[in-house]
Amino acid sequence: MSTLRLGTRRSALATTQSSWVADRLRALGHDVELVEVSTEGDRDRETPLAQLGGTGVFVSALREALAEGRVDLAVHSLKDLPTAADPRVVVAAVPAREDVRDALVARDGLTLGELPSGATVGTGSPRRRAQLEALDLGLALTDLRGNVDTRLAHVHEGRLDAVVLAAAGLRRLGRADEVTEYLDPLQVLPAPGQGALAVEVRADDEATRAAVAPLEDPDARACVTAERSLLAELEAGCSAPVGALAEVVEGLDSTELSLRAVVAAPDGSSDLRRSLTGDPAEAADLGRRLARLLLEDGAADLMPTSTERLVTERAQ
Ligand SMILES: NCc1[nH]cc(CCC(=O)O)c1CC(=O)O
Repeated sequence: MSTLRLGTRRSALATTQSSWVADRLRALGHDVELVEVSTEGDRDRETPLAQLGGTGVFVSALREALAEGRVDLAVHSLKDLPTAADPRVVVAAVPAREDVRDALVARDGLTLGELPSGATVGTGSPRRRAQLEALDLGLALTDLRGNVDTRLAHVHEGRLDAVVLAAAGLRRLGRADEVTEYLDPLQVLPAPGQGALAVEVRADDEATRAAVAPLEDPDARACVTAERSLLAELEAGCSAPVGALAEVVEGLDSTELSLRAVVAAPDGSSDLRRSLTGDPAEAADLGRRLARLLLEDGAADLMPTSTERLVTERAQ
């Protein structure tokens, strides 16, 4: 059997995720070789991610390597995949999902509620920032970029009181023991796709597609399909931060897909939360319906207009 070349970024999280997929493929009898692919987001650690084109910068270099035939498969954090489809590749498997929640790592074992007013909390994510602001705890949120290790060091070296990260990344890196509070999705909804992986292959590569198919987890696929179709539909009509979480639940006489979402004003001054339940087989439709409900209820108005922004900027 030919060797499967798995393209991976160099970061600790990317290599851990790629090795996990490689090990599962090896257990199925395949030969797998990891091939390092460097991305602009890895080379440039200073420029704010939004300016580099968002988390999509991590994805495009891997997709290029796939499309050009330098690698046969790539493992992405599903939440970093842009919602726009790339016709050259397909997500051939969504494996079982890790912990979906955001996690707080604070000094002295503190929880969110125990942090004093004015405590400095680092996060680079507008979604986390907006939802944390909405809790009205008087926290001083500061922008933060960099890999998981760098972000945790800000707390351990005393530069920040706390940071908020994805629990999944911490667990995969074996650093879950540093979490001081798992944030309840009732307070902070995760990013669409958080905690899930996407295994991508070339659209015309039937052999690799068949090789990775056993890694598929149908429940995880249904959940992320609903969350991402919600995000895609919202992106068309509104640019405010979005959190979303789908769960497969046992209904009275059938299995149901329960989806909840939040659209928040970036400064946390207001937010809109809605939920819907549907058929897991119609996950994409459920996501679109919930997005339309949010838009009908004013999701687009949560983004300040450019004039309002100007006024606030001048006032500062
Ligand atoms: N945006 C970066 C990113 N992409 C995936 C993860 C963690 C793993 C995951 O969410 O699946 C992280 C770090 C973080 O958000 O703390």
